[in-house]
Amino acid sequence: MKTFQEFGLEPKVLRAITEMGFEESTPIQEKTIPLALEGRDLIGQAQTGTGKTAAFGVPLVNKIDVNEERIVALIMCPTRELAIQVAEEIGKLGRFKGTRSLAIYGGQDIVKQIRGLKKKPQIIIGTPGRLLDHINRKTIKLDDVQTVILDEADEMLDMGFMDDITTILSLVPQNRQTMLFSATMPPNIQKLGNQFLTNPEHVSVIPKQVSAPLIQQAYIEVHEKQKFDALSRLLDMESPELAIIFGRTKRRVDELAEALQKRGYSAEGLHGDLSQNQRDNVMRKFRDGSIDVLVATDVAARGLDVSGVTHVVNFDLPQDPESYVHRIGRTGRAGKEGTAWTFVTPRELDHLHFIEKVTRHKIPKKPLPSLAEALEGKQKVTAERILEVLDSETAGEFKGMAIHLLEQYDSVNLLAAALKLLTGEKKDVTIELTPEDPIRARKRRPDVRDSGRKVGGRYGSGWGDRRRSEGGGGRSDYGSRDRYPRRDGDNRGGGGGGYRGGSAGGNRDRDRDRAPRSSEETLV
Ligand SMILES: Nc1ncnc2c1ncn2[C@@H]1O[C@H](COP(=O)(O)OP(=O)(O)OP(=O)(O)O)[C@@H](O)[C@H]1O
Ligand SMILES: [Mg+2]
Repeated sequence: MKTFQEFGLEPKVLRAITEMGFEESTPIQEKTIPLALEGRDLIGQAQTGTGKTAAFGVPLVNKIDVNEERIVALIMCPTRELAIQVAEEIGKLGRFKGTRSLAIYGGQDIVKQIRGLKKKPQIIIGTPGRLLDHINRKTIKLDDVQTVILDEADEMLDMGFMDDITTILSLVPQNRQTMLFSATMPPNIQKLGNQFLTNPEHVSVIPKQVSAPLIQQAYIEVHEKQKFDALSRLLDMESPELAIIFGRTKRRVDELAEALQKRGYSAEGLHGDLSQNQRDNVMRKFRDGSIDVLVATDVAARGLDVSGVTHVVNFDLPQDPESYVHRIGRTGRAGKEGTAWTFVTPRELDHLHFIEKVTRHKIPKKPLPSLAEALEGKQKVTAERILEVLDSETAGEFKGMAIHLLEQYDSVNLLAAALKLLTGEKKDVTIELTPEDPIRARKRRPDVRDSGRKVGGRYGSGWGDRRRSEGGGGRSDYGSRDRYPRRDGDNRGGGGGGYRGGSAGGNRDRDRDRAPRSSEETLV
């Protein structure tokens, strides 16, 4: 791999990269940075956790003129959490050079954002809904934008942001540089590419399988009613450093987070109906390790980079193969290993096989861990905790009592009692989750938008072809409108953050949570 020195970057940008701990470029960075520096339009595809953010961030920050007082670059992201995270990385990259960047997303106080805009940022990182609100209020002007980046471009389409993106891009000068990035490039992305990019270079560093190679994947066949016990056993058996559990609906996430708390796990939920303050708090706690289980809808499936996530659990099978790839990609990032389990009910096995085919990866079946395995896992953690104290030699003041006890009792019995006490017993609470309908492979209707179009080849390693030929479960069963009901007007201005008045709250970018698959399913 190339070092960053070889790209001819400015010393201040290089220094920032070094401070971030990056030594060599990743494959996607090696391929896209030189092209992006040349000003080429790009479609970049690489596995989750392989540094796509810096792949566009480095050349972008390098080319910004710090004396510029206008917005010259725009990065669009599908969710608020991702916009915040990308803004942070751009901020780090531009730290020594002194570039100014600002995150603009729904749910945050718009007045605060306007104050930020007065500081004349050169780079805006935003979610489409709130960006449009600012454009309408004339607090953001795009006339001078020279670079546009769509991170997770396919997801923004899937969420029904096409119209918003079209509107936004119609306000950006034509002779700009445009780049799209994602780990997945489903067929409909071509539409975006054709419409918004000029003679783009397709850069794909996806080898045989689309999911990241460092993730140990497995599925466990369970009945809906066994899922919660299966989850607790897995958590006990493996004691993840940090884990993300994906549920299908907001209701599911709420119930699951509460159930885990009742059983004594340190868990919280994340979904689009929480206020932005709540969302920020949950993410902060997860990032700093004050909670170790994040239960989330697909709002957390894309792009989020939290170091130390060792496990991902698909408590409910995802609807799309893309969602599977992105969800499990929250672990196994930046060269680290990770584990991903997927719960599959017997009726969902077909859909699992569909996901396997599209992602070109056979997911091995694992048995449900036994109670004994779960207990053993927990005991191991307790033992490790004891040994850590032993190593740190901080238990001096307990020695007197230890000697005293050892004079009277058997050492094995004593230690076993201490282990039992420290391991703790599962709180005895009955958990009843509202059952979710199984996800099943569906017949795809012929998709007029896709017909006659060439996909595959250099375009995403045949992923698109595959999907189409499988004839099941693809996303065009539903117009994006049906699946992700747009809530224009609904909730606008809500979501906390102190924004008052006007019709421009922009809560559309909260809608990442899965839309109902059946009329009975509640999404509230
Ligand atoms: N050259 C590098 N060397 C070491 N670490 C890197 C390098 N580039 C990026 N990283 C780190 O790798 C992690 C993943 O990067 P990033 O979030 O950009 O991945 P991604 O490809 O966008 O993944 P996703 O598809 O999930 O969005 C981050 O923590 C980032 O700091
Ligand atoms: Mg990313």
